Amino acid sequence: MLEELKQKVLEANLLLPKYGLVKFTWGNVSEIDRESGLVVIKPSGVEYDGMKAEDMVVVDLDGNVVEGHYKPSSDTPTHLELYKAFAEVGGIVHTHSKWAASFAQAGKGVIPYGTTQGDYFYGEIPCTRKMTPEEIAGEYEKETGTVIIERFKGIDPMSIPAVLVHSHGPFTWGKDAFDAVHNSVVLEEAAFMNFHTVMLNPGIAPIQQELLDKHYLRKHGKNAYYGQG
Ligand SMILES: O=C(CO)[C@@H](O)[C@H](O)COP(=O)(O)O
Repeated sequence: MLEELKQKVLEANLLLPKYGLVKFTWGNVSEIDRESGLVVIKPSGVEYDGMKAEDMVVVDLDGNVVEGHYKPSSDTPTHLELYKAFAEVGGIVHTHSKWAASFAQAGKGVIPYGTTQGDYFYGEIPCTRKMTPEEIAGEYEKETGTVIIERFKGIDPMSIPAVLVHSHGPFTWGKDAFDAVHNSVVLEEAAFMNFHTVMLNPGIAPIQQELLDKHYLRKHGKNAYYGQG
């Protein structure tokens, strides 16, 4: 079981450079096996070129390395906080993809102006608050998870499977690693299109609720609840 999951997580990680979401060793993808509570994640600082399934690192939800000859991604504590808080999430991605990271650096959420975003995200993709100096000085990566979870109070994480961490970059998630990568690609496209939409029409209003409902319902077979963050 773990060998298959390592292969799957390797393939999902290799999609990040394929879709232009990362440079060098930036970014990371993980997936959880909910039965065992074990998480398979990309090794830290390892080039995507030449990365192998046996290079993936297996950790438990306390962050203990169970298998692996490399250190787990430096963002592992963030992934683990999200797996513990969001029970339906099966896979998580972190990148520094340029358009989504620009919104994160600007402290801006990605407002839905069109159906491309509406198909995948039921509303604005939120940006977290800035982290406090104490959070930064403390268990930084764990606290990054904390501010994401705080931002999603009242929001169903599976209806908006993405977040922009202020001054840092995007995290996305989904039912598994491939679904999370798919959402990372759509987030980057949405950020690019939203920037240019506002440039073309500065006063534009967000997508009509009826159109958002129609597109989200058509793709997901159910409407999502988008509460107040
Ligand atoms: O957020 C960051 C760095 O700011 C990470 O995405 C790193 O770029 C990748 O770290 P590893 O997964 O290689 O430890």
